[in-house]
Amino acid sequence: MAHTPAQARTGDRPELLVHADGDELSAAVAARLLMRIADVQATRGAASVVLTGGRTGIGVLRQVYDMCTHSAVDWSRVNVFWSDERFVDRAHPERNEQQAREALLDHVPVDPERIYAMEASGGRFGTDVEAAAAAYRDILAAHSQDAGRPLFDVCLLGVGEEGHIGSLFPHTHAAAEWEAGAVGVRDCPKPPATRVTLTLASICRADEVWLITDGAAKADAVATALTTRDSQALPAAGACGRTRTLWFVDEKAASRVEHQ
Ligand SMILES: O=C(O)[C@H](O)[C@@H](O)[C@H](O)[C@H](O)COP(=O)(O)O
Repeated sequence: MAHTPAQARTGDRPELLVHADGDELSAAVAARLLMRIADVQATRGAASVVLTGGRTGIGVLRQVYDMCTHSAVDWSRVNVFWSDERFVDRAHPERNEQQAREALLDHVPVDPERIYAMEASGGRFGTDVEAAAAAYRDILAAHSQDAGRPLFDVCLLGVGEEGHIGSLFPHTHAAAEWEAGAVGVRDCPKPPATRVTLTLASICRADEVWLITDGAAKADAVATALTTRDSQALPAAGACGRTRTLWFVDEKAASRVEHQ
């Protein structure tokens, strides 16, 4: 079962948005993200966004940067979180925070106090990834508002060929965690092996979850995620926003979805 909501959520019905190719896809996601942030800011003041790692997630951030000059987004009122982090040194090029900074965050006037990066290896917890995950749980708890409000406004997620999201891989403890909002991962099949990740418990507290992927290699994961609720076998299937779950894919990634 994907999760146990107290009541039916509209986000339990994923919507599929198919674009011609990866470039069109990331441009569409970037434009929509800028609009969504501006809309949230207009009604609630600040917006909270979860960034993700990988080619697709960072590609979207580059597009956001290219497009943001004329947007209504007030960067000083954007709270930035991460779906997961590679537990490497802070300046390591593989670190998701580092890549997001290079692609976008270093070039827009984000309030440094609102950048909620996951701890790096060699930082205040040394190599203790569990302590780093616990520190992120504290950040999430401090950011939590009343139960009626979502934890995040938009949660971006890339998708792996076997259906992983963040650092939640099929048939792992992390993917089965529905209590703690963030956990450490030590044996991640995608290098680097040690990571910190949000769990489905916190991802599903987003108002909108946006899964973004392209290419034929992702076609099976996309088709299966849209037809199963088994988040242990396919973690992406468990990622549902409270209000919306949007799958942004290109034609190749959508090629095995029936009744598009
Ligand atoms: O840090 C990471 O590696 C990610 O957060 C991971 O979950 C990524 O989003 C997917 O593996 C998709 O990656 P691609 O977009 O490169 O396929």
